[in-house]
Amino acid sequence: KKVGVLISGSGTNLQALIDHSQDLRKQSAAEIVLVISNKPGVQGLQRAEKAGIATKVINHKDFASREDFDDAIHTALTEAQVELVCLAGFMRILTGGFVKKWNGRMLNVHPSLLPSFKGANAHKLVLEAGVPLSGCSVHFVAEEVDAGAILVQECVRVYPGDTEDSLSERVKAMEHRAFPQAMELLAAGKASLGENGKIVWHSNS
Ligand SMILES: Nc1nc2ccc(CNc3ccc(C(=O)NCCCC(=O)O)cc3)cc2c(=O)[nH]1
Ligand SMILES: N[C@@H]1O[C@H](COP(=O)(O)O)[C@@H](O)[C@H]1O
Repeated sequence: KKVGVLISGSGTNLQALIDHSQDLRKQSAAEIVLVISNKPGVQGLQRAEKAGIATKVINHKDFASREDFDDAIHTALTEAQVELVCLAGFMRILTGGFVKKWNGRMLNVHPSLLPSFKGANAHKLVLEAGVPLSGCSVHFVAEEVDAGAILVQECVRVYPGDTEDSLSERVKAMEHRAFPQAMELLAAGKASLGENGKIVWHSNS
């Protein structure tokens, strides 16, 4: 399956997806064919170029509306014959129209154990809540932010004295395991999004 990855920054999750898909021993069903960033000059673009993957910068500031921006992304993905989309640190909210077009074919990694701690500052909320466990969640993207069906989760301990930096570093190590696993499940047809919005597991694949 041809995969498109949307990024906004450092791209360590993108790197994990690239390493997985290009590891010949893994015989991955996923082939990353395009990386799109909404921000120019980010490290994720260099990671893609180094891996020989096509890149595009589609800057949301160049568009009059969210819909126009999302349409430009949809066009680029379609032209590259992308079949699955991974949001890897992509920090723009996508419109309902775009999400509908990619329903069941778009994954995001969120740095908490959803449904707890949704939103853009998950680690801060985790530390404020004083919970002993956190982790990451790879979920299908639904119109409601961070609310789609969860495909893979990995957990980590939260330690006294943890900061957002120390926690995010520990969680990211798990993201780099969980996201490639989820992408493979979807690309290989082992799991899919059911009509009722729940995960369907396919035994014969
Ligand atoms: N419709 C839909 N789209 C998404 C876009 C990105 C992400 C990644 N996680 C994200 C979760 C939250 C944010 C956020 O609140 N950013 C500040 C506002 C930025 C802006 O104005 O756009 C961004 C990405 C998830 C979703 C999702 O679950 N559903
Ligand atoms: N969505 C969140 O944004 C961060 C992206 O990091 P990177 O993949 O760009 O290094 C990750 O922590 C991910 O959970």
